[in-house]
Amino acid sequence: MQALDLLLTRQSFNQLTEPAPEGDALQAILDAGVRAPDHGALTPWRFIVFSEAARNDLGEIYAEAAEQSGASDDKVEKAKNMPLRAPLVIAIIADVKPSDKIPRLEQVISAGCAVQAMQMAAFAQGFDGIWRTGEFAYHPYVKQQLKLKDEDEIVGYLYLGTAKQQAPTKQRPSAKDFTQVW
Ligand SMILES: Cc1cc2nc3c(=O)[nH]c(=O)nc-3n(C[C@H](O)[C@H](O)[C@H](O)COP(=O)(O)O)c2cc1C
Repeated sequence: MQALDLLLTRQSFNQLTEPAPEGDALQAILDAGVRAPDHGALTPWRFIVFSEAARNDLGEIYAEAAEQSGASDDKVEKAKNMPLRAPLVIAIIADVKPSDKIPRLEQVISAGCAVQAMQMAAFAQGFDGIWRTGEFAYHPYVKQQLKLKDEDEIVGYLYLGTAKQQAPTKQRPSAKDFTQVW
């Protein structure tokens, strides 16, 4: 796929099944993540790969977090199953580094760019996926279990796999509507 075609056709899809990227394909996705723009070369990111049974561990963490928040049994069960919505989930963490020069915001943006790059790398290799956050990206118990420092953020959970059916092509707004030529 040509680079510009990738940029102009990338879209998310949430109906995902096997196969997930693995081996070299997964490595290329992770390598694309660490090519994100990075002011000061701080590498302000950390990736946790949850595939196959490991997704259940993430589901347990979500369920425990939901319980701590006083969620109903139904919601706890739903939380437990969330990571099973794709065969592969990658948590992308902004691993914020101490710096006098590079603000925390820029480091979180870099980690966000890593998510985008990883989704692009998956899409370029014929996989589909969706960047999700939701309450379990912000829940203190989840952050503790994934060993975040106080200043870190879970910027996303990238759900990856193969589209269950052909994803419909989305209509996009015109860039003209958002652009002013000064
Ligand atoms: C930071 C961030 C968090 C998101 N969280 C969710 C989410 O929790 N659930 C969801 O369905 N979409 C979420 N989205 C949106 C999807 O990733 C996706 O961008 C959206 O469905 C539009 O599809 P598109 O990427 O094809 O434009 C999030 C996007 C971003 C950038």
